[in-house]
Amino acid sequence: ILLTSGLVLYPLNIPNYIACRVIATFLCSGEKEVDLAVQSAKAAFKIWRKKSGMERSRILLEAARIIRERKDEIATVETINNGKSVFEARLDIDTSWQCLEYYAGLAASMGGEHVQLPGGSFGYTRREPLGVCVGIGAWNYPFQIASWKSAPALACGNAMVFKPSPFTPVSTLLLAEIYTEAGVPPGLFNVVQGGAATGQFLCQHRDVAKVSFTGSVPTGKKIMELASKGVKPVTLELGGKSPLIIFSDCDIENAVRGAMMANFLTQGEVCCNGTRVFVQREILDKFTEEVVKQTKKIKIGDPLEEDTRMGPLINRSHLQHVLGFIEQAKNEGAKVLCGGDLCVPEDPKLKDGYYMTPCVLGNCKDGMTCVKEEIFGPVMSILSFDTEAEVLERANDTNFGLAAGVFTRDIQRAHRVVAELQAGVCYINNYNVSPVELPFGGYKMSGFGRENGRVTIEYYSQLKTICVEMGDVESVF
Ligand SMILES: NC(=O)C1=CN([C@@H]2O[C@H](COP(=O)(O)OP(=O)(O)OC[C@H]3O[C@@H](n4cnc5c(N)ncnc54)[C@H](O)[C@@H]3O)[C@@H](O)[C@H]2O)C=CC1
Ligand SMILES: NCCCC(=O)O
Repeated sequence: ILLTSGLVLYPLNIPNYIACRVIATFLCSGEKEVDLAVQSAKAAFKIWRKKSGMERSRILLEAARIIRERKDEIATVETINNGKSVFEARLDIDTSWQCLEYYAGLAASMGGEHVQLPGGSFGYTRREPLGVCVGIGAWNYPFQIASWKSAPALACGNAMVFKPSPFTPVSTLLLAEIYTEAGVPPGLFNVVQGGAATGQFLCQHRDVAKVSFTGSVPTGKKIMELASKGVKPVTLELGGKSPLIIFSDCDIENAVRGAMMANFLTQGEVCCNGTRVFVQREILDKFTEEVVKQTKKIKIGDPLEEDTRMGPLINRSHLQHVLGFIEQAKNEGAKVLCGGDLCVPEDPKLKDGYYMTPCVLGNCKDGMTCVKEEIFGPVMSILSFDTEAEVLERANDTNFGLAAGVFTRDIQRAHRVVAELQAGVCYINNYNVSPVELPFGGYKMSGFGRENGRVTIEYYSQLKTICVEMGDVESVF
């Protein structure tokens, strides 16, 4: 299945169901391979940067069309790659081709401005690409992350070398294959495989102009430090511990659905999840009862089956890490209202899978570890509150600032509350929808820079100012 626009190493034997077994073996790219990938991207950049926006747009639209056409196949590979349900993987593939279409639409209208100066002189600006950009991805949305980074990068005239997480190396190769088929110059979108060392080689490379990273806060700090040595701009999409505030005047059915969306997509392994669910005391019991009822109904199993809604976690150590948080929560006084256990599906082929039952924790308090730290698993913590002022202060009392949500029927309160929330992405009466037209990114330690939306053009381009003299030079000497 693999044919790419640049340098890759080939996986072996992809099976057609999910079990705990090796699905692909890769060699990690070392310094030499990283250099080859960057050099081939650099050569492609020389061709690509000269193309008009319309020409780039046409190729991106063709790539979007191919992704749409191959959606089911890519979603199946993503499910095998990551473990998320195929139902959800298809939604990821949708936001991927939509992202390419969106930036194809912007490519042709990118430009600078003309400014009149005294005496007939004038100036103008050109919006120019940066060069070879690096994308480094996390394992939770492999194909989507690669698309969200490469689409704006390529639309602006850049080349990209992308490194997926070593836990999910496969699906990004399909994106490279599709870009090639759509007509990008060979090497424009290169994939290298590997872990931290490969990532470091990329960030340090002298011919790399920018790094866009999605992953954890500790790695984000290291990448920022490496990039700073070459004064390279970075985009950091990091972790979160986002609040979801449910006021008693909300539509409770929608609020319950919102809380489920905020916590259990992709086995809870989502950076913007609203895992601190603050519920106004008057509706705490009713809300909790309904959330627990819905959580117990989530179908866990083979993620390739159409009705499965929760697959296995990414790997054994992460599963143990998540279960460890639940143990600690119990020790600190939280009450497990449902789930939180290892789960062995009945299907014998799944018996070694990294499954757990989705968990709702009640009686949570602000100081508990489960409320303070990112768990990155299917664990919802419910907290009660009384007043708007109180909940705002508690919601903002975190070093993270990726997302936040509010459910209320009071439109004035909704806008007043989101204006005070310290988060880059806020939802009113919904959660975890990702329209590509809207910017996505964090405040505080959740990172900076944005993906999606018009603004991302600014993160993948630079402005050149040209000052044109129409008269004589008036020298001060
Ligand atoms: N804000 C956002 O959009 C998202 C944030 N995340 C965050 O990512 C974390 C989970 O993802 P992980 O893959 O475990 O994160 P991670 O930080 O361990 O790894 C992310 C990527 O960085 C690479 N890497 C690791 N060390 C590196 C180094 N020293 N230099 C260069 N590259 C290096 C890894 O190989 C991987 O490709 C969670 O904290 C989550 O919140 C995940 C998805 C989206
Ligand atoms: N679809 C939202 C992406 C969030 C994440 O990458 O974790």
